[in-house]
Amino acid sequence: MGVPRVLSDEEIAENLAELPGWERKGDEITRTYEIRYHAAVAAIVTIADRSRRIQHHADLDLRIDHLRATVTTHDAGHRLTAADFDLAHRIDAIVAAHQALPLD
Ligand SMILES: C[C@H](O)[C@H](O)[C@H]1CNC2=NC(N)=NC(=O)C2=N1
Repeated sequence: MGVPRVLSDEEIAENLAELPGWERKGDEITRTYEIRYHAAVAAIVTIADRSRRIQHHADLDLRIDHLRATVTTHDAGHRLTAADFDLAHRIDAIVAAHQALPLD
């Protein structure tokens, strides 16, 4: 498969412009979502399932009322690639769906 192409600073900025809430921190992108703990656990299961299928995984940090997702490409030497932005969009959609779920 080869090493994925590392994005330039300009490409990273362009991609980030399509991802409100995400920010660049060095060679990672990260977003913190406000989401209740139980809903976040469900979101994490869905994110894990999707990650397995696309073979791209985020670091996920769950706290009491928020979830932080951090993404970089290990196979590119911990640099940012198109796969990171694809995953970020997927995580946004999954978290939004779980934030919208009514509480029991
Ligand atoms: C073999 C497997 O496809 C690789 O190890 C995948 C798995 N998930 C991954 N996730 C992330 N974030 N970066 C990678 O380079 C990566 N590589």
